[in-house]
Amino acid sequence: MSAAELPLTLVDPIALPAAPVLHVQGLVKSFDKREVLRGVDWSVPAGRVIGLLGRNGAGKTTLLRCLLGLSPIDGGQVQLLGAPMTEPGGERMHRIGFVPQTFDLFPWMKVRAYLDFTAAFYARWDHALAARLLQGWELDPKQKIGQLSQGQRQKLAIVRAIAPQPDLLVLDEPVASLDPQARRAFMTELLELMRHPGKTVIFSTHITADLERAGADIALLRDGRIQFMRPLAELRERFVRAVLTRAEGWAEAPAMAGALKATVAGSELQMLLEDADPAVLRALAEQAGAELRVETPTLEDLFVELA
Ligand SMILES: Nc1ncnc2c1ncn2[C@@H]1O[C@H](COP(=O)(O)OP(=O)(O)OP(=O)(O)O)[C@@H](O)[C@H]1O
Repeated sequence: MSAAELPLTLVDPIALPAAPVLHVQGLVKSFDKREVLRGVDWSVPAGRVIGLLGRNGAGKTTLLRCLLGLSPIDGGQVQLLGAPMTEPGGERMHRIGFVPQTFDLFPWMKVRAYLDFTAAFYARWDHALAARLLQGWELDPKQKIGQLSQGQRQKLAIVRAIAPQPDLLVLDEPVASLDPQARRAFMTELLELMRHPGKTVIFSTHITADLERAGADIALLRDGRIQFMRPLAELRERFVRAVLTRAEGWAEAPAMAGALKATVAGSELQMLLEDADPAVLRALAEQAGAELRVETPTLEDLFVELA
């Protein structure tokens, strides 16, 4: 079964309590008549870390930019912090931090001058935090932005987004250029920020280990829609991989309720199952004369299978 044929049980843009931080309905966005977002429905409650997953080109950057009003939308509605995104909202925008995928603003400005300039726009700018991060991440305040490496620019973009103490922090692949130490330090800062009640973080990434570390809720963007958003622990509970082995191999995968994907390799049949009944699985193995092994897939495994 291909990913595009996944059963409808997974197509579950979840409904959440009133007044979410972000509420999206029927968001449509095309480039040159090619629909990238095909009616995104998505609600994000306050106080969560959300990992936005999707394959290259799935539309993660496009979605994040549309949500923040940085890219015009072709249809649908976006409510951000309780008001339509299209409404002017200077104060509201102060409560949002954004780390874009690429950061090439003000190459002639020095790091310190850039941060001082930016701080002036924010009532809640945390100077001590900015200074600590600059020092901890070894950013030279006197260096020009244009002379920073890609990773250093990403660090600066993160400092710039976190220092105003945003209520909603949106990050588009924030760790792509960071070395492992910086990635860890970044995740620590993120979790620190989340200790304050009501803060929400949405970040797109391909590094599933970071999402596991943050105990994030996982939102999967595929085929132009959010297919589901679930806490990681729930994903772990609900999905299993059953491996059935028998000497004569498998002509085809047997039918099984909850099977999302089946792969045959020699004597082994691997099935990714949602809400599998262990008794039914054991009966299937017995009937087929196969040995049964049940594994918990990692988030990366799940992503590879579902995205
Ligand atoms: N300005 C643009 N003009 C035309 N097409 C665009 C533009 N921006 C994005 N696209 C297309 O929209 C699709 C989604 O791109 P997007 O960058 O949102 O994907 P993504 O999920 O962030 O990918 P990645 O994981 O590789 O960063 C791609 O097919 C891309 O070519």
